[in-house]
Amino acid sequence: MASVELRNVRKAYGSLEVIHGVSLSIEDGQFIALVGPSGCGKSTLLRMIAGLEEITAGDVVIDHAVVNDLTPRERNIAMVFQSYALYPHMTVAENMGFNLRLSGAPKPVIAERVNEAARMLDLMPLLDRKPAQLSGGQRQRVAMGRAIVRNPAVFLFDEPLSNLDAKLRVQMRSEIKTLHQKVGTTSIYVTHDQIEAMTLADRIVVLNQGRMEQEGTPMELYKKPANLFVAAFIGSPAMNILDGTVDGEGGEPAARLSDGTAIRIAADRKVKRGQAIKVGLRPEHLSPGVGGTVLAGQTLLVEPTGAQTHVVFDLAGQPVVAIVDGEYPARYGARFEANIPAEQVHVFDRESGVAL
Ligand SMILES: Nc1ncnc2c1ncn2[C@@H]1O[C@H](COP(=O)(O)OP(=O)(O)OP(=O)(O)O)[C@@H](O)[C@H]1O
Repeated sequence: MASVELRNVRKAYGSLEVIHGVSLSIEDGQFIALVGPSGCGKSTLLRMIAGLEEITAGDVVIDHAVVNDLTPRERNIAMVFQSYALYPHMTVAENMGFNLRLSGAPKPVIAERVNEAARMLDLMPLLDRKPAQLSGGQRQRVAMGRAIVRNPAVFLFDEPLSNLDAKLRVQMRSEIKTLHQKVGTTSIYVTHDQIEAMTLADRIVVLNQGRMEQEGTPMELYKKPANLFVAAFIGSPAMNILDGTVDGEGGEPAARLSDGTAIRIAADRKVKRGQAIKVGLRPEHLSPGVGGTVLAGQTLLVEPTGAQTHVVFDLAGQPVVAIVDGEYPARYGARFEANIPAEQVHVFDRESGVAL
């Protein structure tokens, strides 16, 4: 196991810079998720850590040593891709032991390590099969087994679950988490799926256009997004975002919407009267009858999901999503009322997008 550090890492393709100086420190044994929309530079960053992509400037440090000039093999990392990259003519056991065989490990050692990983991943009954005789989830598990067998200092995952169907993705997600809890190897996991990042990681790094927007624990990012980008990215369904203006006196500030609705905001928010803001309301914090500001409007859409129902209602001319109990009698066209406590109302400067 090892710590990983990025020191002002940059990447340019010709004159086009795609990573603009990222610094990050990952402790030994931590599980970090790099998240962000398509094209933000997640894979490029991961490939630079792996040694598959040259670093234009800055340092990658693994276990306190600068590894910029080391080959991927010399970095002692294992990478798990979305395309499993298994050899079709080899059995599961041969695939898993392949790297050890290349490095000249003795046969009994290979067999022992393969068996140990196979037990951990429930692959024992499949060791003699070829990849074509496996399901997608089983193939992904073999790809992980191949990584574990090498006993690397760091695991790098590049969207490993994106080729699986929704149900299997959830199952494999739990398996990866359980595995990390058992083995404890430092892991860096790239995904565009914020739920995967939230459920798996100790810490999340949100990237946007080659820059770090914020990093912190999943709950820090959820509760205190530093700006509108992170606020909109973390949370599902996404946070409702409306235009407003700061109103109210002294200790009782409020956000006034275009239709005159005033939403109380917490007194410790650094807002100025008259300031143009964006108001952020998480769907799960809009609950009927819990106190705080009452928000009301016509119901535009009702989507039951079982335990909960998503209600879309009109607020100041904008559709706003609220999550209510599945038993709640929501009805299309009816008036819907929800409350939001002041401390759950997020406010951002409208121009800069910075949280206030
Ligand atoms: N060989 C290349 N030459 C020029 N630009 C590149 C090259 N490879 C990647 N890029 C650009 O670098 C940026 C980051 O790409 P990267 O693949 O790291 O994004 P990503 O966040 O992993 O996206 P995705 O989720 O779609 O895989 C993109 O704008 C991409 O177009």
